Amino acid sequence: MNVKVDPCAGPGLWSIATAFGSIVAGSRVGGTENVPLARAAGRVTAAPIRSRIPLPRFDQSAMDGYGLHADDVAAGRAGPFPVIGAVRAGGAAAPRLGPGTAVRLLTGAAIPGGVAAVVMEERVAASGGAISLRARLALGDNIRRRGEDVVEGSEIVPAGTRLDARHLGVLAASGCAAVEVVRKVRVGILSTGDELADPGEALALHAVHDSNRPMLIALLAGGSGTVDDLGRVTDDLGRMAGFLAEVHADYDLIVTSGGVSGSDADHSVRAIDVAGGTSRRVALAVKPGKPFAFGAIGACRVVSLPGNPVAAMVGTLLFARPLLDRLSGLDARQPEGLAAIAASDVFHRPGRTEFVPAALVGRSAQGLPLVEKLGKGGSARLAPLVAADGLAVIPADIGDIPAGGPLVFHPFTTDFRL
Ligand SMILES: Nc1nc2c(c(=O)[nH]1)N[C@H]1C(S)=C(S)[C@@H](COP(=O)(O)OP(=O)(O)OC[C@H]3O[C@@H](n4cnc5c(N)ncnc54)[C@H](O)[C@@H]3O)O[C@H]1N2
Ligand code: MOO
Repeated sequence: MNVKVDPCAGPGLWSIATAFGSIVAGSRVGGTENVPLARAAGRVTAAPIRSRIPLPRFDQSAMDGYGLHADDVAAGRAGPFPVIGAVRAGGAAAPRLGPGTAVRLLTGAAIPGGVAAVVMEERVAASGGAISLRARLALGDNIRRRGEDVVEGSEIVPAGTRLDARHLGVLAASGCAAVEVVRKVRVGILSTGDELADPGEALALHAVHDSNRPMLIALLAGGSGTVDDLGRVTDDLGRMAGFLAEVHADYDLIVTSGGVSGSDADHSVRAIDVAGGTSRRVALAVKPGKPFAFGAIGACRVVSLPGNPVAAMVGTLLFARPLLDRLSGLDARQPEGLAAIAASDVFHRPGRTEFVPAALVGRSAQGLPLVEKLGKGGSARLAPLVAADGLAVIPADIGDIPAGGPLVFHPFTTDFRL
């Protein structure tokens, strides 16, 4: 039988792993800045952050209740215990407690000397200014110990961490008002092509809207980079080279789309050479997203993506964004994806690893996510992405996947931060 293979595949294609290793290489950009905690979300820590104080800072009550003396708790006495004082969160600590008495403590109150456990108020009977226990109490019950969460001087956030709400919480708790973060990576996005017009502009006969620029700007925007819209250049080698020569010094990374596949109208790669840099054109075993180039002009890295919109998106998710992460000081890794099951037959010609928009439609009998391919595939069909929950992956070396067959699924949210 004649097995149909991918017509765009052939010898010399780079696997994703090989490409990732070469493209996503280099060290973080130089320079750090000190930013107030309120503006630190999304930024990447430049150095480990330690807490100067223990958390909690002092022994404190975990409940609204009553503190009892160690002797009474150890002996299992039930009372009645006269209540000799009260402490609330932030209030001055009561005097040392003696055996046979109790102290009223609210949640967060400092534990007075002598108190060895706190009984919840629901577990006591109160009468005439005294309480009696209605349940057993053990030493240490309902007391948060000094330093049990964070030991004084210990590392609370490692270097190279993208700060999110979790980190901001512990940093604030430890009194950290500002953090030293890697400076923002300066990214520029450029489209190429005579046929392009911006949305809202009049379309000449056979012109198309530039959909890549807004999409790539959104994909690369985020806490750890500033993204500039560099507009469009026409298919003119001299113009493109001149533009890159003029702007590259203001950027750490320029991402272009279009003009990379090497026809007589494709200048994206040669323009980098003419602008004084170097670039390497490679054919990736990726569908969509085969033509690709990467290089640099001076200290500015340049990634040249294919023009087809889905190919540009896949190239950004797989390589350009991990490179931005790397330049930001993050540990950029290829997402592993989830083991999943095809909900219906998926047609695939061996040769390139294919990424298709797919929706989560349930769980298989084994409890794995069931995913349904959306649309007909192809590198110029954007609409199926809207209803998709992620990208399903069909490896380069296999053919069709029948319904019920295994595949890997990358959720947009977790694997691609969309
Ligand atoms: N003979 C061959 N032709 C093509 C091959 C091949 O191997 N041999 N590869 C195909 C593949 S795969 C891709 S992907 C594209 C990549 O081409 P280029 O990177 O050179 O991109 P262009 O030719 O400039 O454009 C391709 C396509 O995308 C549209 N485009 C470009 N920029 C934008 C934009 N900013 N927004 C929206 N659409 C854009 C453009 O109009 C074209 O339709 O080459 C195949 N051809
Ligand atoms: O790589 Mo192309 O992206 O198959 O269209």
